[in-house]
Amino acid sequence: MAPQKLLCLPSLLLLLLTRLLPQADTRSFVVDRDHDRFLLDGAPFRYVSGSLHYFRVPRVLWADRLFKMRMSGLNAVQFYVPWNYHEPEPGVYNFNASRDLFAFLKEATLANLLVILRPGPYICAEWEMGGLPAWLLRKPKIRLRTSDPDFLAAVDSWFKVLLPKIHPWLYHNGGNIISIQVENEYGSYGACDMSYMRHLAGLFRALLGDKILLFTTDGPEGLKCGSLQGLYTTIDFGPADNMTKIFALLRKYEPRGPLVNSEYYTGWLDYWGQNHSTRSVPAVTKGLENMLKLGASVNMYMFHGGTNFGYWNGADEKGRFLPITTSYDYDAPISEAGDPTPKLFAIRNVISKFQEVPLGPLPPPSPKMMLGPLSLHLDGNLLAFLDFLCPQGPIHSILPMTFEAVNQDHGYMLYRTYLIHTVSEPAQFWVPNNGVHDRAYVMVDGVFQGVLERNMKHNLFLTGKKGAKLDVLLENMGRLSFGSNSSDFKGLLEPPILGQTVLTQWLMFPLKVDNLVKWRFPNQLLKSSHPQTPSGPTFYSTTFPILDSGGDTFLFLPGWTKGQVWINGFNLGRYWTKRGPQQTLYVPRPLLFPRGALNKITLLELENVPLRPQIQFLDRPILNGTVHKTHICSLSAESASEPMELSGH
Ligand SMILES: CCCCNC(=S)N1C[C@H](O)[C@@H](O)[C@@H](O)[C@H]1CO
Repeated sequence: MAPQKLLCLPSLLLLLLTRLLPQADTRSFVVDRDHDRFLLDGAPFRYVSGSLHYFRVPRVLWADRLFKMRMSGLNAVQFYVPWNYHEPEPGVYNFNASRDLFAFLKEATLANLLVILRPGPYICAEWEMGGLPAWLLRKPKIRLRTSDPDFLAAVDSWFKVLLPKIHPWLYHNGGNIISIQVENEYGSYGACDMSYMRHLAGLFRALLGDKILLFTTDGPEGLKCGSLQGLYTTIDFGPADNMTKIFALLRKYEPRGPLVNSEYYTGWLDYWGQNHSTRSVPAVTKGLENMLKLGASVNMYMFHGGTNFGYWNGADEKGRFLPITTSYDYDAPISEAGDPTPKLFAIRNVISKFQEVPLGPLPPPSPKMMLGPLSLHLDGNLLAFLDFLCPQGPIHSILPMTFEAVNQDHGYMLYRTYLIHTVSEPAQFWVPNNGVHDRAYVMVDGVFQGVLERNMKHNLFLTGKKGAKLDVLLENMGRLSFGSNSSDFKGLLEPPILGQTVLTQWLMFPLKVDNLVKWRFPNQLLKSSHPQTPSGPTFYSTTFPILDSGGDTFLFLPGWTKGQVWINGFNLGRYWTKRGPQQTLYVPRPLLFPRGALNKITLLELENVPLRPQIQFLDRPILNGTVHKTHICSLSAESASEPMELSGH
């Protein structure tokens, strides 16, 4: 065929295709109020979706998890966008590597999954400060999640960066985002500031146009203050809730249109010191089937939970401060290690009664690896590395300053003062108004004295000579992600009291522990420090090769108390073996170097190490270990009232 004939063929083909394939200008996702359903490109559509948080999964594993979700019969994936994950400092943005939201959107497209996006600005999610950046609290009087001008200015600045990037990904623009949530369960917050919600709705419309479906999500008790005219109202509830009653309540806000449960709980979150949470397969599948029979669109929260790596876990306030565990397994259909569970197959079976599920098997569980026991060597007490941990030197203040006041968002800060007179008889050391946020490891002249803990442990008894160094290492256990209208400042919120003396003249050392571990691996500093007796905050480390091709594994720290772990410089998260219920930390195989290379593991043990400082890697997780029930002490340090046993979850 002559070249010019050849040339015209593709254009003919193209012309034909453009007639067949939906084009950006004919792509649509709308609410059909006449028939109580969604329409996708004009055809009736119901989404069966699952939540997966890209910020809890290493990027290299995104495709695997999304593929498994598609093979489970889902046609959509729902996820939040944590503001604090992408704007670490005001005006500084990070969309790289495992924070590349747009790479995740592309992976969802490749997995043939539509997207339900929830950019907040507040997201809850058991995530640090519910996704809000801690630097907002550098204005201590800011009123979060309200029309406070300082808060709105920061929100506007963030969304003016994020939402224009989202715009091309909207379904009618050729992307895969079919709907976008405004705020998150605002009705549960209590501020009920409708000018704030109207501001957000206006901002989303201005930056995303008028075609995209905007919606809200609230629990049954939150619909009044969480819903807003012009935003489609959806609800969330779990298997044990009364679906008929709750959907009837929803109909008061959305008399017509599809019923939507935006968070159908397939499991639940875990707190340190509380029993491991599960939801039974029959309960989850029964509720799902009942909703699908009604024609409702459902998003299962979580379908894959993942992990709170680093310092990213949040906390709840239910009578007291309850930090979320490092594992966000959530007893979800896909386990933290990415393995299909019986719950997944049961859900897939239910979905198959209502719509096509992809043929073919789910991938088998990933290979798992056991290693060890491995002995760790002592690198030195944390105080031995102070120059490297705080190279810029301490900040001096008469009264202690918060993490936020010294621009330290996460992790640890050392507070130091000197005794102005000798304390020869044990004197009570405490911080008024429950002012330890959240755990304090106390040392006198480098000797570990014990721990103070928010809500839990309010006093210690100390002695010391005049001029002795009193060091208080403060651990930020993660800011409240739910349950409080007040800002969760971290650090020593009040000057501590020793005996009858209010301690003043403090040095604050914001600690860059991750930098030390990453760049000046502690055991390279041994020459410059002589490990003292291993008590209190202390670094341990070792190196190890993996055997053959290796696999996912679960770090087990028998006999260790509480601390932080890094593998090859990656902050794996917190461990709290003594308190439980989580006893192992998930170690994804991609974090480990292949056979022949040496891997490095570093622990910062905050309290006490086992007689034999060993660790193991198991081939299975332990998430429901014995819980060392945490007792709640009276708030006033003086009274020694009998602690109350905390009820289970
Ligand atoms: C103990 C209640 C914690 C509040 N959170 C609730 S109800 N949830 C709703 C919230 O929207 C979601 O982000 C998650 O936080 C989920 C619990 O996993």
